[in-house]
Amino acid sequence: MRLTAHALTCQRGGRIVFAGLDFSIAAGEAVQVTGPNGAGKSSLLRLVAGLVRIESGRLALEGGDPEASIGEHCHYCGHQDAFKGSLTVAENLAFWTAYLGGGGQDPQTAMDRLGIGHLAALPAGYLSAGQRRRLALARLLTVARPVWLLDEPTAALDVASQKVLAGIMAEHVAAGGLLLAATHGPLGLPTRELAIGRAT
Ligand SMILES: Nc1ncnc2c1ncn2[C@@H]1O[C@H](COP(=O)(O)OP(=O)(O)OP(=O)(O)O)[C@@H](O)[C@H]1O
Repeated sequence: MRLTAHALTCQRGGRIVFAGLDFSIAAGEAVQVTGPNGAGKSSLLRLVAGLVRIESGRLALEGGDPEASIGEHCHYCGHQDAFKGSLTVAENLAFWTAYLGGGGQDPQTAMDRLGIGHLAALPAGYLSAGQRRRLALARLLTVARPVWLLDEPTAALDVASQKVLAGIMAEHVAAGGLLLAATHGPLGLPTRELAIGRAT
């Protein structure tokens, strides 16, 4: 599988955020999108996920399911966690796992891996910022998708959880997955850098 962008241009709010962006990510590769605030890192991930329109240029995914969109091959973990505060941690994960098609690990195994297994019965509204982030990341394990788009995935995570996440990302890449992560800091695994844009 390979994700290729050719002369990709992104416009938001009537302004060009980045233009003429070329890159290629192969199966088993981890790419770190870097750039100053406002450079368009989040916009790029949202664009690949199909949540922002491509202004011009081309994005292609070779080797995927021809019946599915590129976005349907992707896990997109952005800044906002769409959880219902009154539902428990387990219920929120069950909802997203079913909604996104499942096919991955058992939810309890995923919660245990991310260190939130003991919080399964707690309403998600009571979670700390780091615990919410870990719940958001649990769907990476419960739903099998080849392309992971992670926006500042280590935000709010303590050092131990950052290491757990690094292990999860490394396993995904070792299994032939693709990873595109926007971050200002190290991810804890070998990555190639894709530096974009200028602050706007
Ligand atoms: N919905 C929107 N409407 C208009 N402009 C937007 C919208 N979303 C983002 N932008 C603008 O697009 C530009 C790129 O934003 P983006 O969030 O992609 O940057 P970033 O590189 O991820 O920044 P940061 O490092 O601060 O997270 C910014 O100038 C931002 O103001």
